[in-house]
Amino acid sequence: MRTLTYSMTEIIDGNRVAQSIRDDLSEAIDELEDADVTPTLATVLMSDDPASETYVSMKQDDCAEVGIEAIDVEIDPDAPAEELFDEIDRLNDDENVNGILVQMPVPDHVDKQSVLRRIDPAKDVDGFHPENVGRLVAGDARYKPCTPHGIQKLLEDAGVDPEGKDAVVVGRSDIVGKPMANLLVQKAEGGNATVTVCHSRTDDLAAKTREADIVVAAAGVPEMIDGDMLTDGVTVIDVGINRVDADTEKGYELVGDVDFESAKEKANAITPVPGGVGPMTRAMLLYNTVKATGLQHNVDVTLP
Ligand SMILES: Nc1nc2c(c(=O)[nH]1)N[C@@H](CN(C=O)c1ccc(C(=O)N[C@@H](CCC(=O)O)C(=O)O)cc1)CN2
Repeated sequence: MRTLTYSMTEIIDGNRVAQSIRDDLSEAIDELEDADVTPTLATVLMSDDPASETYVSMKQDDCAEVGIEAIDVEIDPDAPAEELFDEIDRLNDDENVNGILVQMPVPDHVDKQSVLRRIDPAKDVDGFHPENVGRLVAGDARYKPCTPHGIQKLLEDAGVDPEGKDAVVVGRSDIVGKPMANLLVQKAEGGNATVTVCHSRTDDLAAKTREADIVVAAAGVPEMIDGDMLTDGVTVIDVGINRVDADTEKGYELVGDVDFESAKEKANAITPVPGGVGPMTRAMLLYNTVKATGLQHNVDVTLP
């Protein structure tokens, strides 16, 4: 059941949509089990950042829930980069491993591009390897990056078709902004929008966001977009998950890139933080892992 506020703004419930994706993946996982294959994801964490540790632990729990085998690899953040590369090589060579995810960000002394290039593109369930990025841009995606793919699913669930709409993506990261813009502009279902990508050097951001039918906020700046920057009836997707100090049990609270209360007054639909995009990022990782397993074993799996 969708939640509606008094002003009829739809609060898009990412936890509900993610749960339905996890439930719907069971058919594909059964098909793989019938072929004697258990999908297996290796998560690699080279960080002691508490948020990264939380995300990896949640990913492991999600795998357990749906019947994906999870391998948990942890590397000392102070270790030389070679240790991470050797681990990736070992996972690439392991026939039982279908998907490899290196949690980002990696430490400063590790070159991120070298990490992404090292992962076997067939096992790159994040979709960050240049081969997979190229395929996405060419309109022949193998693994869509999890956050933008999850956002496409949220828009679909909310009945928002980007076709013909003006979409503004705020942020140009490799993980969210760039692939999101690409997916929204693609000549394909969930795309066909007119897309503007804004970033830290954009002149008069508010003028751009006010023109938008869909705003995807992925700049990593707490509450940088408020209701004054939006037009009535806009759909707002908030990708920001910022930990800000607060007088709570954990000592922080999670805040999006959007000022939820003022933006809700303008929006026809909006994602909350937490409980919006985050759970979808994790659900689409499971999706990509199941897809990877099917491709590697020539099993034609039924994906949601
Ligand atoms: N290798 C990758 N690294 C990172 C990715 C990625 O897609 N692949 N994305 C982000 C972070 N991220 C995934 O790892 C991620 C962020 C948030 C959530 C999530 O479930 N958030 C919850 C709140 C969780 C909490 O209590 O802190 C929510 O929004 O409801 C999952 C995954 C950077 N790195």
